[in-house]
Amino acid sequence: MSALLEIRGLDVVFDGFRAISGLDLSVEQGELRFLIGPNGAGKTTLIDVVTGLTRPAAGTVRFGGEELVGRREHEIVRLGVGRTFQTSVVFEELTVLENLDLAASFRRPLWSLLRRRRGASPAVERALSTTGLSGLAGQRAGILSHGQRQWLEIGMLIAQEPRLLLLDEPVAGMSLDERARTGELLTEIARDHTVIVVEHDMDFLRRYASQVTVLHEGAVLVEGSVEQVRADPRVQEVYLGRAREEAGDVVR
Ligand SMILES: Nc1ncnc2c1ncn2[C@@H]1O[C@H](COP(=O)(O)OP(=O)(O)OP(=O)(O)O)[C@@H](O)[C@H]1O
Repeated sequence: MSALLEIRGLDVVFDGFRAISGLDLSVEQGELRFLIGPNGAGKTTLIDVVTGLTRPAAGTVRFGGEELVGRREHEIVRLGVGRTFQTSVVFEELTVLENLDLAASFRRPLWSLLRRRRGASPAVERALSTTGLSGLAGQRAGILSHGQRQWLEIGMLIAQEPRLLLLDEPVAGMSLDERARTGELLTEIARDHTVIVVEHDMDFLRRYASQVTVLHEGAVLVEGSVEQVRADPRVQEVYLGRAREEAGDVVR
C-alpha cells in the first residue's frame, strides 16, 4: 500500500537559494508525524509546497494518489489537505460557532450554502466537541484565551473534514496546561486523521511524538522515534552547530 503523502525529489529555490533540496518524505495514513529541524531547515517551506502556496522547482507531491504540484490552494483544500498558519485566521467579531461554520463552508458545495440550515452541521458539531469548545460556541472569538483560540483554529480545520492536517507550531506561546490539552487534542485527532506537526518544543515531542522527521538544509537528515532521533550523532551535530540551548534541548 502506498503512503497517503508521498514526496519525491523535491527542490524549492528562492532567488537562486535552494531552500529544499532533493527531499523525499512518506507519511502513512493515520500517522501523527512530528517535523523538527533548526531554523531555516525548510519546515514551513515544505508545508507551503504541500498546500500549494509555494511551487517547487522540481519533484512530486502525491496525496492519496493525486499529484498536488501545480494545483491551486483551494483545490488542495478540497482534496482534503488543511493547514494552520503561524498568524491567526480567526474572525474576532464572529462567534466560535460562526467561525467553525464559515470554515466548514469552504468544502461545501455552493447549493448547500444557499439552503437555510437549522443548527450546526455534523462536521461543526464534531469540531466543537473534539476541541472542547462546545460551551463557548455562542461566545465572540475575540474573548478567547490564546490556547482556546489555537484550538478554535484546529477546530476550523477539522470542520473542513480534511484527511491530512498540517499544523505549524501549535503550542507556541501556550501555558503548560494548554500544551497538555493540545497534546491530548492532537492524539485524539490522529485517531481518524493523518497529522503532520512542525514543533520546536522538545518536552512536547517527548510526551506526544511517536515518529519524528528531522530536516536539515532542506532535506531529511534522520527519521525515527524520539529516542532514536535524540541519540543520533548527526542530529546532535546539526543542533550543536547552531545554538547551544537548542542542542541542549534535543540531546538532554
Ligand atoms: N519567500 C522566500 N524567499 C526567500 N527565501 C525564503 C523564502 N521563504 C523561506 N526562505 C528561506 O528558505 C529557508 C527555509 O525557510 P523555512 O521558513 O522553510 O525554514 P523553517 O525550517 O520553517 O525555519 P523556522 O524554524 O525558522 O521557521 C530559509 O533560509 C529561509 O530564509
